[in-house]
Amino acid sequence: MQSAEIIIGTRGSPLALAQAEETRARLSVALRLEPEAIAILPIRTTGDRITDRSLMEAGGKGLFTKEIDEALLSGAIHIAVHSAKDLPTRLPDEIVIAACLEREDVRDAFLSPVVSRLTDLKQGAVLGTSSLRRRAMALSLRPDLRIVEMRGNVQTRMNKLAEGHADATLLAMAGLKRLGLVDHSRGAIDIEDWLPAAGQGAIAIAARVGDTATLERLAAIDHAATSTALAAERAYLAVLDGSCRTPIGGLARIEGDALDFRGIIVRPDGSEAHAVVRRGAARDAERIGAEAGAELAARGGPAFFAEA
Ligand SMILES: NCc1[nH]cc(CCC(=O)O)c1CC(=O)O
Repeated sequence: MQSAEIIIGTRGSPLALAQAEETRARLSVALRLEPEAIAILPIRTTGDRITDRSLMEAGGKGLFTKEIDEALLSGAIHIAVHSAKDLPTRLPDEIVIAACLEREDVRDAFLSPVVSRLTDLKQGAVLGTSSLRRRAMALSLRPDLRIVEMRGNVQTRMNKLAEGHADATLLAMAGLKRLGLVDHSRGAIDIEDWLPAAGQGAIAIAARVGDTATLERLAAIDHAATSTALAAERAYLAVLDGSCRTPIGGLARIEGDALDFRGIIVRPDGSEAHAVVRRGAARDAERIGAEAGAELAARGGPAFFAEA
């Protein structure tokens, strides 16, 4: 570790480590460094320790980044690698997303030992998920489903499904692909029917604002279209997310100079949803995302968010 030129901090889950390895491989090619010159330091976060739901909700997504942020700020690591969708809407002032790797499949995957599609589940079947968004979107399609909590990392949730805790679950295709587990899924759910979480499938790489040497190195591996899409999605989330725990889906897609944004907010019980579609120039990514968020906030009205 002492001899490493660059130290990457990450959570310790198999998916997090796979993402850190991908980042290391990209950096070593772009900077012509031996892979050994780049170390990976797994960091246990408060969120990894807390399994109690209420505590998790009290601290929100920040619990999964707190210790990693501290390591960045203290200089113990140079780079932090995150699943973009797990990043809180606001980062500490001294920390920036400096680069993204090319986005993986953005869609959610359907997993079930009994049927091949969500809509084929039998009346009253049990869907395991702890995601507010997946729960609400599933209930909007199938109000009869029974939802049970399904926590833990990707492998843990797949084990729980195999053990019969639920008839089906939903996971990000991106995680399954990065872990080589895509064969365990029944396939991806179409974007037209089902939006992912903001940031899903993207790996966000953070660094300290003042660490110009690291920022320059990270610029060398940035996938511009992914960073642009993420900027739109995070601007959208920032408008919607501050005050509420509403199930939110959002996806920006870049085609050349154009950006196509889709967003949805859903009541937790699936009984009501508002969707938005916007197109514009990719250079206006943040404005388009923020305007889509503002449109949904206005359409939902205060009552929509208060109940969530
Ligand atoms: N909240 C856990 C989490 N964070 C990122 C991913 C998947 C990988 C990604 O979206 O990039 C997952 C697991 C899942 O939702 O199935």
